[in-house]
Amino acid sequence: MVRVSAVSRTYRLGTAVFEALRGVDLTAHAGEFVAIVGRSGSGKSTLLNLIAGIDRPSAGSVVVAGTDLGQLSENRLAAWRGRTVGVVFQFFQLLPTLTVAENVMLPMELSGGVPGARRRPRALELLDQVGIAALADKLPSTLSGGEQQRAAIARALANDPPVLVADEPTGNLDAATGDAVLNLLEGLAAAGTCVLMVTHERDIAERVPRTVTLADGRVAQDTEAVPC
Ligand SMILES: Nc1ncnc2c1ncn2[C@@H]1O[C@H](COP(=O)(O)OP(=O)(O)OP(=O)(O)O)[C@@H](O)[C@H]1O
Repeated sequence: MVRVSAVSRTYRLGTAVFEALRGVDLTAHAGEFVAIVGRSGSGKSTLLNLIAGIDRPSAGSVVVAGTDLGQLSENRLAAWRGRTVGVVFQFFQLLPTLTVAENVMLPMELSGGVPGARRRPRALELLDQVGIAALADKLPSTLSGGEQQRAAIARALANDPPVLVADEPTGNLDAATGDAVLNLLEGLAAAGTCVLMVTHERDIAERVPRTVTLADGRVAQDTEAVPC
């Protein structure tokens, strides 16, 4: 479902060149739940952004759900992203002036992938799936952090993406709420979604079946790697 091959990402700051990722290989399948861990600055978010098509590599290839992202123009990449990858952030990033249900409907409208009459029913189904259907018509600011993250996960699932990437989704939540969000992500993987999650929380990473550790822009350890 996700194949990252020999990927590097270089940032140029004036004359200085900084390599955030250096020759990363990573494959993840449908139904797999992968935690990406490593010290601050090791390249975790950079890698996730490349898989989500938010950013492009300086070298190497990223193939997601059979599409080589390097072959897509900016416009096609944006359209592809909306349909194929759900993204969850640490600080939820819900639009404050839209209700929870409207936030979940927005990606359906942008992609055009869900007919108009189906959007609200689908949003309500997704909100039910994440346990907050009763909050559908509230504004995000009236929800707790855990409820906002559930809403953000429902929004990420709006177009039924085969891949979900989550950057520190529990980083802004207390332990019990973080646990509940992790349960949700586990359930999605069990239902066939390929879930890739960046986390710096050891107890969260320990619950995930596979852990990929980045160090200085390289894969230092992959608990699934087959020994030679
Ligand atoms: N737009 C950018 N311009 C220049 N350098 C950048 C840019 N984005 C990231 N970097 C650098 O690339 C390196 C990797 O950043 P990245 O955000 O991927 O790390 P991370 O492992 O997710 O860190 P953290 O755990 O602190 O979020 C860091 O040294 C960062 O400063």
